Formats: sequence, C-alpha cells, structure tokens
Amino acid sequence: MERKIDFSKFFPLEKSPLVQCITNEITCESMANALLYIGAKPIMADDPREFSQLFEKTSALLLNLGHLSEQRQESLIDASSYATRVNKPTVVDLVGYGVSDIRNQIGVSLVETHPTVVKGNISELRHFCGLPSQGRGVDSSMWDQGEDHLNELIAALQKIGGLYPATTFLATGQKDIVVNQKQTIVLNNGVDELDRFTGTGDIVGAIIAALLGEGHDPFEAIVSAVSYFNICGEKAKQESFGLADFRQQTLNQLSLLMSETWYEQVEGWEK
Ligand SMILES: Nc1ncnc2c1ncn2[C@@H]1O[C@H](COP(=O)(O)OP(=O)(O)OP(=O)(O)O)[C@@H](O)[C@H]1O
Ligand SMILES: Cc1ncsc1CCO
Ligand SMILES: [Mg+2]
Repeated sequence: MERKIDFSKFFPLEKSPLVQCITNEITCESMANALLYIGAKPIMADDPREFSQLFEKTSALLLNLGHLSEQRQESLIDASSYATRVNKPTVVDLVGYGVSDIRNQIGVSLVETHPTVVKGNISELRHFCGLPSQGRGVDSSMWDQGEDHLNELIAALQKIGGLYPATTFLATGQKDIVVNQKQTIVLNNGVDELDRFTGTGDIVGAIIAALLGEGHDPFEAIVSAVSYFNICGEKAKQESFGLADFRQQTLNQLSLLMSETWYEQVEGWEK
C-alpha cells in the first residue's frame, strides 16, 4: 500500500490495555478471548453504577449495539456520555443498524457524542448514511458491495466525515473502507468465510479499541486491526476444514500471526 504505516509497531501490544466492552451476549466470550489472545485485558461491564470507578482504570471503551434491551440502552448511552466527559477513546459498533427505528435512534445518539471510531458492516453503514441497503439483520449483503455501491458509500462517508472531524468511520465487508475528514483507504484482505461465523465484526471492533488503548492514531489503528484480523483469516483458511474449524483457527492465529511478518501481506489503496 502507498501510505507509509509502520505496521510492525502494533503487535505485540506493549501496554496490555484494559478495554471495557458493553456488547452482545452472542459473541461476548469470543470478544473477551480475542482481546486476551492479542495481549489486551477485557472487562465486560455494563452497570452504570460502576462507571465512575471503572473509567479511572480503563484504556478504551467498546460500545456494541448488537443485542438491545432497555437496560442495555441505558448502559450504552450512560457509558458514551461518560466517555465524552473523560475523553476515553471509544469505538461504536452499529450492529444491526437499519433493523428498527429504536436501534437507529440509539445508534445516532452514540454517534452524536463524536466517538473516536464508528464502525459497522457495509450494509449497516449504507443505512446509516441514508443510502438504500440490502442488509439482513446483523449481516451485510453482497448487493451493497459492488464497485458503484462502494464508491457511493465512500462519498457519503466523506461528506459525513466533514461533520464529525474527530471520528474515523470503518465499513467492513469483502473490501473494507476507512474514512475520516483527511483520508480514505480501501482494504482488500480477508476471505469469504469471515462472513460465515458470527462475531467477526464484533472482534474487529474490540481489536481496534485495544489499539486505541495503546495510544495509536485511530486511522492507523483501524487499518492495522482490520488487516491483522483478515490475514489471520487468510492463514486459517489454508489450515482448516469446515467452518467451526476455520473459526477456531482464525482465533488461534490472533496470538500467533504477530510473530511473523504479517504486514507484508497487507493489501489496500488510498482513494
Ligand atoms: N467476503 C469477505 N472477504 C474478505 N473479508 C471479509 C469478507 N466478509 C467479511 N470480511 C472481513 O471480516 C471482518 C468482519 O466483517 P463483516 O462485515 O462480516 O462484519 P459484521 O457483519 O459486522 O460481523 P458480525 O456482525 O458477525 O460481528 C472484517 O475484517 C472484514 O474485512
Ligand atoms: C447474531 C447476532 N444478533 C445480534 S448481535 C449478533 C452477533 C453479531 O454481531
Ligand atoms: Mg458478518
């Protein structure tokens, strides 16, 4: 890739950042383990009564819309306003954006606090930008991922990026789009199977939060987290048989790939 990012500096982590995750029960355990595998520390804590003390100890916050309830809504909103007050690096994952009005309202409230990173799959982010979207539940659709649709989403995110200068946006899929006010990159690693086990996007969000907790620039943290995870998937595909095994091998690579020159395989281009 043209842009000069020194990928060798991201893994292994140096500070073992403590990442607070308010997330869904479906992939919560995978997310906690993924953070441990890369050398971070997870705490899945969503009771607002703990926030004032917990926020003193954490390095980053991950807010995931995946499994809503009234209680989860309160936790997400409370945590995001706390994060704004104390300047905590925050990733908002707009899981299922477009599924319902209430999900969209909560998503917008979180984005309006100008978090460090806003992510979702391409269909979720098309919905968020007001573009037609064929997403199904929490999964994206290939229809949204043709070249014209990708370019349309890039243009929409660049426009929104101007309104949110402190936020970097990530739309994931076969290709991944990273956009902020200053720059845009398209990333091209990964394999189709990464869309065939649940929680891959959730885990990427948590890895980004860990890299923010290390103190990295948000744009670089996103590019590295997505590329690292997707190259883990590429390696896993070579060594696995069946999707359950592929999932296991992808997670296994999270702790292994960092001892190799994984960054030589990063594929992407600036737009
Ligand atoms: N067809 C594909 N080819 C290459 N990489 C892919 C493909 N689909 C997904 N990925 C990668 O898998 C990761 C998760 O992306 P995806 O868009 O599936 O997230 P998601 O829908 O939010 O996932 P989930 O909701 O299950 O957590 C990203 O790093 C993305 O680049
Ligand atoms: C399947 C599913 N449903 C709500 S959240 C989730 C996990 C993927 O984010
Ligand atoms: Mg998916």
